[in-house]
Amino acid sequence: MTTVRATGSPDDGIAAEQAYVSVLHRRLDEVRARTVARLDEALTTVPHNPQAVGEREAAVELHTQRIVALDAADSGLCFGRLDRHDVDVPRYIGRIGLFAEDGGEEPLLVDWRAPAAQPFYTATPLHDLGVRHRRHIRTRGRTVVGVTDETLDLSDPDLVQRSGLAGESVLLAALNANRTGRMNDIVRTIQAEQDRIIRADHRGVLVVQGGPGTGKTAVALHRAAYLLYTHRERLARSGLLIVGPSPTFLGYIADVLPSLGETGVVLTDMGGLRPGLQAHAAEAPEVAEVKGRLAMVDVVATAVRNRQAVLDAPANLTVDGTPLRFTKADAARARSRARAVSRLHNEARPAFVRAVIDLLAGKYADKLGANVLDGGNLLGRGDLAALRQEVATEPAVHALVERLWPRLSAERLLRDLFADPRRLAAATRGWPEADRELLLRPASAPWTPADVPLLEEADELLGIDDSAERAAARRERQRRLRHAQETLDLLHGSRSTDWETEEESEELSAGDLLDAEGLAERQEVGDSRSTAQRAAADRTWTYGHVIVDEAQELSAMAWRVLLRRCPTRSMTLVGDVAQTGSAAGASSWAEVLEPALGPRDMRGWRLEELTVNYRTPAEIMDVAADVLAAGGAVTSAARSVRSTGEQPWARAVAEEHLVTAVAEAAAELDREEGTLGVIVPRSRLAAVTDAVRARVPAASADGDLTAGPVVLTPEGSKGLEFDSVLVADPVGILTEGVRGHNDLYVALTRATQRLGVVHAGELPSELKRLDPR
Ligand SMILES: Nc1ncnc2c1ncn2[C@@H]1O[C@H](COP(=O)(O)OP(=O)(O)OP(=O)(O)O)[C@@H](O)[C@H]1O
Repeated sequence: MTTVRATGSPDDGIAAEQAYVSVLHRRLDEVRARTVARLDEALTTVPHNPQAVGEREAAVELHTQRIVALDAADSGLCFGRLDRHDVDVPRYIGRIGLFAEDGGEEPLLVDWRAPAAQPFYTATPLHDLGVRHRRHIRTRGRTVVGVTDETLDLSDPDLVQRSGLAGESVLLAALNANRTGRMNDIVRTIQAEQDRIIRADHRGVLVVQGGPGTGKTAVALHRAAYLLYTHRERLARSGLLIVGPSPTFLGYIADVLPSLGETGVVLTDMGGLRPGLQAHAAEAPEVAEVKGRLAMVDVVATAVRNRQAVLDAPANLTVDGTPLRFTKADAARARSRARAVSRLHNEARPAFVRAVIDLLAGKYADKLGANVLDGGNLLGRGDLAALRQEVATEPAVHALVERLWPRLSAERLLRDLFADPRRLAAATRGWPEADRELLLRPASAPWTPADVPLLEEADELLGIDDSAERAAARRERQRRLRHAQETLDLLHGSRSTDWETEEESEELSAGDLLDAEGLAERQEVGDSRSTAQRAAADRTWTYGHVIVDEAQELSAMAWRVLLRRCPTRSMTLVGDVAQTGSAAGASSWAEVLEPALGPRDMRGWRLEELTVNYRTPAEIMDVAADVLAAGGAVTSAARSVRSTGEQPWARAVAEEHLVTAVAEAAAELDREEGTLGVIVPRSRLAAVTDAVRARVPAASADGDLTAGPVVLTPEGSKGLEFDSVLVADPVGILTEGVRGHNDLYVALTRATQRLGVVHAGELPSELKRLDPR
């Protein structure tokens, strides 16, 4: 319980703080001007060798990032001040750290992520952490427009018991503000329970469970910024990955990290995780569920093995007019030789090709030798090599290899598997027919998010036959070595051997310092892409930390991929098992995490909870809690931090008028301030979208939440929020979803201000609190 009182005249505070904030901005300008000058210098340096090119790129990247962070800090640079018991100098808290030119002991401004800033978020009268007084400073541009004071001194007679929220009035002002369709940072008003999670140890898997609106997404993003600040060097090398539920969600959160001065993270949803692929097609939830089962590991493995075929009947080939017979036993022998070499399919293919060529060349030699010498074979080594060459270039041999051990991409493997009932049956022996049928689809079907873990799994088993690339790289290296040697020879040749002076004889030439190897290495062009760019383009990249939002939705197969991407298990998973919509998702954290990570708290994973709902007003949360309970949830809904006095309502209409009535209600709500989300069962998405767009032309067509009202399914609305929410056909949502009550719960809790429901027929009893309209 925090104890708060307003102190002093706010105007005194504003004037005093304005003077200090102006000093901070002047300092920010100086630091920025210096960094810009350094960037200019780096850009105008002409690098004379490849190593210098790399150094220049690194300097340019460093200064650019610093300038981006300084620019981002300009707005709301300083937002807090702490006065401490035994120190006279106040401590100012802001978006970045700033030191005076002469580098005084106390920084001019402490970065909110630094340990010294933590009491701003966590000090209470009972645990004041040395703080006697906390001030929240509000600015517009560079102007201080308000201050809010809290005293934490228990002996102060003016103390008033309040809500337990730090900076309550500042927090409530932020929560009541209209939304823009883009998430904001919460750096000024992080609450103590959130701060604890943001700063938690980076090691191990941290699961953050919290009801709707408890700030899980906000906390996850601020944790990313905190980790990048605290472990900058390590994460600059290894990268940080954030996985969210949908591209719309990624657009919604895209501004938060840049506003905190951090840009070097990879943000993706499961559909975008595989480099070069956008797998965003929709599919039935029951199909996604089957694809998400761990049993698919065996299916993919069997599918790969089944492509290492044997023959049904001997193959007859002709090499340069000589008929050769490749028997079933030959095929089996070649296959076992290749399987003995490596477990990865494509990497073992050259061994298979060698085995086939050996067998055929042997047969070819026998025939030719026999033809020449009536039984005895006197072909020499050179002849045999020539025969192997002939066999190797024979198109019929290539066709045979392609049939028996094809070079496979993950995409080809899965396309062929899902489009061919026989292949599918062979890879899913023992499966119920109904499950198998769910996987069947045409080869031309577009990729879906649930395909991504399967493609990744396939890649793990297929590997890459990069023998051609490696041979090319070897040749290129030889060429560079030769070139380097020629360069050194030239340098040596041009050096006079008749030393004029002693000094001259002691001058070192390039040839003395470098050998050809070293020079060749220096000529290799460095990779100038940032860590995030390199990580996003590399499916084998392992990240220093992985953050997953709406983690409850992930299937067992998706977990497998993400854990592979983070072998150190430094992960933050945020979600709410009461909001799980997908059949493949989690109904308890232990259920999903134990198989992969072992038991909770036994070095496997640890759980933290968030308990306060900052988004949804109490009036709406009461309705949502009934829906949650009716769905049989074991968790309770989070406590709302505020109420609006506005009662959520329900409008009953005839079924044939439902779509038009929804469009009409959307138009009404659109006249209110702020954003509007219309949430509908999947089966009504197209019809309602058309009707709303006809009635409200500004309605967004592409999920851009800043453009105007959007129409979404409950699944598509995950993680988002709107000032007004209109739910259409709640019974449709309840019955269509695999976990219908969870879907309706998600839909209702997207509202920050007001909620309306339009329905045909009886209103379900769990919505009885809604005011009829
Ligand atoms: N400490 C805070 N100060 C200001 N705003 C906050 C704070 N915590 C959360 N919020 C705001 O509350 C809203 C809900 O936060 P967020 O989306 O992170 O919740 P969530 O737990 O991820 O919700 P859901 O599970 O429903 O998607 C956001 O607008 C966020 O900015």
